[in-house]
Amino acid sequence: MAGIVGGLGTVLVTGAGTVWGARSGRGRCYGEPTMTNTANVAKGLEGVLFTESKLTFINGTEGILTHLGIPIQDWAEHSTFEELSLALLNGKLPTAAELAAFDAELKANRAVPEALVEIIRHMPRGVHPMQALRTAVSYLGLLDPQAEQTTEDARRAISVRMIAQFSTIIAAINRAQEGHDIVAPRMDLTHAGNFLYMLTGKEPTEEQARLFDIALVLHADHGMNASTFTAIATASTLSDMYSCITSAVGALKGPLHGGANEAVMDMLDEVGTPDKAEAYITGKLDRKEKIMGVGHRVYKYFDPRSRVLRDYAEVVANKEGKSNYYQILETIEKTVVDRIGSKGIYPNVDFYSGTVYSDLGIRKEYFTPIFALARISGWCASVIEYTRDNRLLRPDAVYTGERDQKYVPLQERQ
Ligand SMILES: CC(=O)SCCNC(=O)CCNC(=O)[C@H](O)C(C)(C)COP(=O)(O)OP(=O)(O)OC[C@H]1O[C@@H](n2cnc3c(N)ncnc32)[C@H](O)[C@@H]1OP(=O)(O)O
Ligand SMILES: O=C([O-])CC(=O)C(=O)O
Repeated sequence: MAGIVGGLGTVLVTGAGTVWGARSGRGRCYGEPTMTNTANVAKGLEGVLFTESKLTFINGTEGILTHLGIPIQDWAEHSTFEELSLALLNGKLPTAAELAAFDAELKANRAVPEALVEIIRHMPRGVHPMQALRTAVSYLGLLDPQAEQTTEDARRAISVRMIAQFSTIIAAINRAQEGHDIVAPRMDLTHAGNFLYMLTGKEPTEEQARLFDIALVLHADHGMNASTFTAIATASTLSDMYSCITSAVGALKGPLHGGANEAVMDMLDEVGTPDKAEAYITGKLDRKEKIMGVGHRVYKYFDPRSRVLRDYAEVVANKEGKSNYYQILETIEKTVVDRIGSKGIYPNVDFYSGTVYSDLGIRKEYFTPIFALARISGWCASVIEYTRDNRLLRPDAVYTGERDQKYVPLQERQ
C-alpha cells in the first residue's frame, strides 16, 4: 500500500521535540541527527495514512460512508446495532445463526459485576457522565480476570463483554447521579430498547427503540477518528483492551470530537428561539468563533449521518409539531452553509443527534456517553484489526528549541 507510514515513523506531528535519526518505514536506517523543517509537519496528522483497514471507507468530498463496502444509509435502514457490531468484529456480514448466537452472548453479558455497581453508586454527585464512564471502564478491567490477556481471542471476548456492558454502565451512572435505583437489564429487549429501559425505568415503544437503534448504528464506527486512533495508539504498545478503551473514552469526551453533540445543545439553549438563530451564528462567525456540530476533518460536504439524523428529527418534528430545537437547527444549518459552505463546513454527525436524543427524553450530558455506547464496537473492532499486524505508533516532531546549551547551576540563574 503506497503512502502508508507504518508506525508513523517519519511523520512529524508538531513543531517541538527532537528529530534524531529519521526512519522511512520498515527496514530504514538510523544515522546522523536529521535536520527537518516545519514544512514537513502534518499538523493534526491530516491526510496521514498509517495503516490499512477493511472496516470503514469515507469519501469526504462526496459525503459517502460505508462499512464493509455497504452504505451507511443501508445499515441504518435495514440493520441493527447488534448486527453491525458483529459485522465489524468479524469483517463480514453474519449469517442468521451467527447473529442469533452473538445476540445471546451480548444478552448473557449485560449484567455488570456488583462491585462496579457499588462504585457507580458512590461516585461523587454532579460529575460529568463521561468522567464517570472513564473511571467505570477502567474499574471494570480490575474485575475481569481476563483483562491482561492480549491474544486476539481474549481481545474479542473482552470486546463482546464491553459492548454488552457499556449500556448497563451508562444507564447505571444516570440513575445513580439522579438519585434513583439502578435498573437491572432485561433479556427480552433489544440492545437499544434495553438501554432506554435501564435509563428511564420505562419500557420504550417499538418506535423509540428503533429510532435509538438507528442512532447507535450511525455512530458505531468512523475510520481513524481521534478516539479510535487513541485506542489504536494504546493498543500498539501491546497494552490491554481496558486501557485502550479507557483512553478512547477520554479522547471522545472533548468538544472537538464526541463532546460536540452536547455542545450543540448548549448552543441551542443559548440561542433560545428560532428568530435569534441567524444573528447568533452571523455574530459568532464575524468574531471568528467556531460553531459546534459543523465542520469535519474529512467531510468537506454533508456528513451522510447528519442527513439520516436530520430526516428522523424532521419526522418526529412534523409529527409532534416542530420543536424549538429543530427550528433553530434548520436556521443554523442554512446560515452556516450560506456563509462558510464554500470552505467545506457542513453539519456533522453531532449536529442533529442531540434533538433526536432530546425527543427521547434524554438529558444532554448523556449525549456523549451514548456516542461511546455505539462507538465501543468500532473501537474494539479497530484495535483487534490493528493488532493483527501490530507496529508501535510513534510519530515525530520537528525540534524548534535551542541547541548546544550549557547547564546553568540553579544558584547562577537570573
Ligand atoms: C464526531 C466528530 O468528531 S465530528 C466533529 C465534531 N466537532 C465539532 O463539531 C466541533 C466544531 N468543528 C471543529 O472544531 C472542526 O471543524 C473540526 C475540529 C471538527 C475539524 O477541524 P480541522 O480539520 O482541524 O479544521 P480547522 O479547525 O483547521 O478549520 C479549517 C477552517 O475551517 C474553519 N472551521 C472549521 N470548523 C469550523 C466551525 N465549526 N465553525 C466555524 N468555522 C470552522 C476554521 O476556522 C478554519 O478557517 P480558516 O481556514 O479561515 O482559518
Ligand atoms: O471521523 C472523525 O474525525 C470524527 C467523526 O465523525 C466520528 O468519529 O464519527
